[in-house]
Amino acid sequence: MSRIHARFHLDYPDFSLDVDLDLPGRGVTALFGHSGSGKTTLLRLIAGLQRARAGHLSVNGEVWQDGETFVPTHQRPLGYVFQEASLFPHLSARGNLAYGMKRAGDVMGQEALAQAVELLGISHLLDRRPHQLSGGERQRVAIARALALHPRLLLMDEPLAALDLKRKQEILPYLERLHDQLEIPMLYVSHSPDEVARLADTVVVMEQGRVRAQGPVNEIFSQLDLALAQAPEASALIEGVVLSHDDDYALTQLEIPGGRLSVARLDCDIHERVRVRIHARDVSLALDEPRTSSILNILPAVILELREIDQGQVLVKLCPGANEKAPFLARITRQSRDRLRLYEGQQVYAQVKTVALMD
Ligand SMILES: Nc1ncnc2c1ncn2[C@@H]1O[C@H](COP(=O)(O)OP(=O)(O)OP(=O)(O)O)[C@@H](O)[C@H]1O
Repeated sequence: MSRIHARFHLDYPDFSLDVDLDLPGRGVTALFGHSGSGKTTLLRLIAGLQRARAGHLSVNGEVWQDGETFVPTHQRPLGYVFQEASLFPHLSARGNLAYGMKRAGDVMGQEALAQAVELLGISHLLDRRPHQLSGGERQRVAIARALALHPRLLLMDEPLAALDLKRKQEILPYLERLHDQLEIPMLYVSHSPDEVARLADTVVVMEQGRVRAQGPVNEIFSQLDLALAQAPEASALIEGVVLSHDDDYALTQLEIPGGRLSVARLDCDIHERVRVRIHARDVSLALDEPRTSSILNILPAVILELREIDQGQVLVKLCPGANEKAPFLARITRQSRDRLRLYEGQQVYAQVKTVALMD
């Protein structure tokens, strides 16, 4: 089976890293955690840029490190994309792509290069020098350069961190395309719950050099004791199936585990699978079924868990129709919790103000 197994122990004077990870060999795994939790160190260990005293690394059946073996970085078939695109300023985008391939001695790369250029939408930028590109465009060239080497693993260390919001929004659709079309696994370091929600299949939460939690993105997002659920932009990711369209009201009905949701008319076929995102701040709770609300989505749900977080706020984990497969979150005030006397196991009505489509 295709897996990535990474076990490392490393000691710095003021920091130690100790991880034992078994990750899917396909799709995007996000490494999420506070600054200094060890995400970059882990990526560098996987790239072979750092050597752990004790370690084992195998990527889809190939051993890159164990007791006897240590494949040096330049012989590992991987692509590495950093926060800032490190392009040569005197070469055009085309020259930068060609230089990377020449260095890797890649003779079969023309096809991979053409594919990477297509995937990142940079064919019209190839004759420009780095200073004639925006930050987001430079980063797209850097990603294409990594892909043109035909890697078997793509490592990305906060590739959007140096970009402003507008540039981030520009480049995210390209990363989503990579997610959909790349056959190789991608490890993606990020601080941003939004990026993780849009790109990741699996999430590893790092804390002080250890793995605090690991699992499918929707499970990790709804774990109330983790930073992702407690962040202001906390949300749940739910898989739905298109049930019907109502052209009169320009609405589409989705079936989700335990309930139904109405969303603005989607251009999708009946039975098509879609992923939606519900922000915790967009969900409010009522004890009786609200009959006079303008909110379209009112779901009977059961409270699974309540947790007080800071600033007088309480997170509530709910499952629609008592189906625990698709939990979502509500963020309410402590005062509301006390006024409604909410408790675990209680039946409530969740009013969902906004449902965003993910793909
Ligand atoms: N070469 C080194 N020598 C000593 N300590 C180091 C070295 N590299 C990193 N560290 C320490 O290891 C810890 C983890 O650093 P790392 O860069 O992996 O964190 P991170 O989670 O990627 O942080 P950020 O999100 O800020 O990039 C930090 O405390 C850092 O100071």
